[in-house]
Amino acid sequence: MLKACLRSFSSSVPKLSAHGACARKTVRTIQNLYEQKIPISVVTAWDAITANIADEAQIDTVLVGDSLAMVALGYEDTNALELEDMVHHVRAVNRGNRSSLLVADIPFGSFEESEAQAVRSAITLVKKGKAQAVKIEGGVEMAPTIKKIVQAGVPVMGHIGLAPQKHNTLGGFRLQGNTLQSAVKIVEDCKAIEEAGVFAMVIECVPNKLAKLVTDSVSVPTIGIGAGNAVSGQVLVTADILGMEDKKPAKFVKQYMHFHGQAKLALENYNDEVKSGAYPDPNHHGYKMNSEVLNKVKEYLSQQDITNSE
Ligand SMILES: Nc1nc(=O)c2c([nH]1)NC[C@@H]1CN(c3ccc(C(=O)N[C@@H](CCC(=O)O)C(=O)O)cc3)CN21
Ligand SMILES: CC(C)C(=O)C(=O)O
Ligand SMILES: [Mg+2]
Repeated sequence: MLKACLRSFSSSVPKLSAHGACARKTVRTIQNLYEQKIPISVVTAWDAITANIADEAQIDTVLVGDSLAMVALGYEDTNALELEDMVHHVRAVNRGNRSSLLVADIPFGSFEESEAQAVRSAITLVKKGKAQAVKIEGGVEMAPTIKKIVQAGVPVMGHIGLAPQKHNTLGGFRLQGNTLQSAVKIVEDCKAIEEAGVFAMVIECVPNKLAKLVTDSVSVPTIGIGAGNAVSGQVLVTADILGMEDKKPAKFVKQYMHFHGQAKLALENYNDEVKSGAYPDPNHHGYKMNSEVLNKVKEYLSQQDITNSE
């Protein structure tokens, strides 16, 4: 951990706290990276084991994304996820990661009714989940809500372009901003949420040049996913980076490994060895018993009536 802290000290990010551990990154760290024009790395994680890998890899921000509904929980979209589900997962991520800024998606249905509902949900994610910030999908229409959450003391990351929670309205998970009208709307959305006080914004599935236009016209970091590299940072779902799903990924996904295929081979191998008795082999038998104790146990049992005959 210490070594990891020092290794990236040149980027002036991780600091050592009084007890020697890496201090957790904050929204200020993200602001500093942006000012220094250092690209910001964000991954989505939903559990302690994945969050810990992100920690050791020195990822700047871990987003507990509602994509967990589609990938980890097997739903068709992100809309079934409840606020309590999100709290549960943020807590797990928190336990597995000590260094990244932790941001939680506000689930569909827990913020749209009123500003009060949205503030309450954001505060729940901070209070019960220990999230440091929340992410909320929406543009102009969400700006007053975002303002309220920020005023309540919860930093907000915006989310513009493809808003997966609105896939029923959009007609699928599709590229956004490729017409005059929708491109202008996206720029207006970005300006509105910037004005409302977001500390950063995700820009999803828009043409590279539109993402650049937005990035050049706002003064907070833009975190792209399917938005090219003229943005301030990138976000991907860790399961996509690792190739955990056995399906064709979205165009913007780079699979840095093919976990699914390798994991399948490993389990097939295990299955075969259990069936054949090859596992456990002598190297994995483990626990030996003291022969004197064993003999005493046998002797004891032979003297007892161990049938259930009361
Ligand atoms: N595993 C996973 N990764 C994600 O990035 C992700 C999720 N799940 N779930 C929530 C949202 C949904 N997202 C998605 C889902 C599908 C496409 C997709 O299939 N896009 C098409 C583009 C189609 C077009 O050209 O309009 C593609 O082929 O890339 C994109 C983003 C991004 N998020
Ligand atoms: C893909 C990212 C931006 C997200 O919102 C999620 O993982 O839910
Ligand atoms: Mg999401």
